[in-house]
Parts: sequence; structure tokens; C-alpha cells
Amino acid sequence: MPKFSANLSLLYQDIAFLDRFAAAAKDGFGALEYLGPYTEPKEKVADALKANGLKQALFNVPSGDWAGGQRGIACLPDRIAEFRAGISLALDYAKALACPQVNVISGLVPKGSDLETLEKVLVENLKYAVQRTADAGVKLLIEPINLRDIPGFFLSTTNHAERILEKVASDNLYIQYDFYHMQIMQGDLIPTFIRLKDRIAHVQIADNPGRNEPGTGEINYGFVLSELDRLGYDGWVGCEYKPKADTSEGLGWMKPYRK
Ligand SMILES: O=C(O)[C@H](O)C(=O)CO
Ligand SMILES: [Mg+2]
Repeated sequence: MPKFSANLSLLYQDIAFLDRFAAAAKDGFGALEYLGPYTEPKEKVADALKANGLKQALFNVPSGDWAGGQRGIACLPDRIAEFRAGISLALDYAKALACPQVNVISGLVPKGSDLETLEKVLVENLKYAVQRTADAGVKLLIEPINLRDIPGFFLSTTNHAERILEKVASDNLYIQYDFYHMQIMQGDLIPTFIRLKDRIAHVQIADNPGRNEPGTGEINYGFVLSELDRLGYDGWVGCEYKPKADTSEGLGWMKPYRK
């Protein structure tokens, strides 16, 4: 049976961040994930998790000025010090929240930049980060993201992610496999999952087009979720979609998976 994690950066947007914890628990989620917990003191977030009987499934390492349009800094040559300082902050929160994994958002390709240089920066940053996270017992993840939603994103395919994994050469670096992004970029969702299964530490779901609830588009999530079970995936399934209307009312798709 899949275990679902509520992505609070897209679900329950009509209520305050910390109030989303109780709403997710009430709706049957067992864990939470989001872009970052950094606007709240870690103790407060830890208390809110505990009070609602929730686990922390994942969050991103600091990824630049998100509201200002930045989409990660890990490949940017002029942000290396900031990226590395962000790993310390992410690990502080991971420890306080007992979070077993953190995700790195690679960044946008700056106009006119040399892709090989960006790749080198990303690989060196990941080599640094993966050692720090391994020492702390936390997995490090990278996520390919589709180029329609984020034009110019540096890491957009699983082939590229595999190449980065090979270059970093650490058994603590994994892929975050977002079915929505990969449907847009590649299709062939389950065969790719099977091929990369041992290197995938977290999956996320949303339907296409629209990035709405499973069942609203072209992805057969009945099949996808039963395959995850059959293949022995025992991680969280991150519900990272934009609810068509009210989050709780739109959870009908989850009923067959609730005990
Ligand atoms: O948008 C996504 O798919 C991510 O998982 C994320 O954390 C930010 O882009
Ligand atoms: Mg995602």
C-alpha cells in the first residue's frame, strides 16, 4: 500500500503554513514535504509534526530567492559559498525534524553560460554536499524538472541525472523521480522507474496536463501506484499537485489506498 506525503508547497494553500500540518494529518497523510521549512524556527516545525503524528519525508536545501524567480543555485559558479552554507542549514533542520533526505534544486542556466562549467560546479557542489549529508545519515537527492514549467532548468532528464550520479560517484546521492515532470520530458514512466529503482529515494505524483490531482489527466496512476507496490518501493509518495479546488474535497482519488 503506498504511503502518501502531503506536499505543503502546493496543497492546502488557503491556510497558514503551520496549520496545514493538522489539515494533512486529518486527511490521512502520514508525512509532509515542502520546498523549505526555513521561514519557521526548527523547534516550532518539529513540535507541529509531533503534535499531529506526522513524519518529515523531505524538503529542499536552500534554493535561492524562489519568490524572485530563482530555481536553485547548485550549478551557479557565483553562488558556491551560498550553496555550501545552505547545506549546514538544511542539516540543522533535517536533524531537528528527523528528516531522512533532502533535495537539491539544480538551478537555471544563466544566459550565455557554458554548460560544461555549470556541470562541473554542480558536480563539485554535490560532492561536497553528499559527504556532509552522508556524515549526518541523510540522503541527498537531485530532481530532474520539466522544461515547460521551468524553461532553462539545468537538470531536466533522468539521463542527465544518471550522468551526474556517475560523476559524483557516491552511494549517498539519489534521484527524486517526479512522475509529472518525467511524463512531460520522457514518458516511459514505469520502465524508467524500474531501470533506476535502486537509485530513486523519493517519488512525487501529479497528473498531466495541469499538474492537478491523480485521475484528472493522462497518467494511469492506478497502474503506477500498483507497480510501485509490486516493485517493492517503500518510500513516501509525495503528493505534489495543484488541487483543482479544495485540497480535502479533491482527495477522492486516494480512497482506494486508505485503510
Ligand atoms: O517542483 C517540483 O517538482 C519540486 O519537487 C520542487 O521541489 C521545486 O521545484
Ligand atoms: Mg517535484
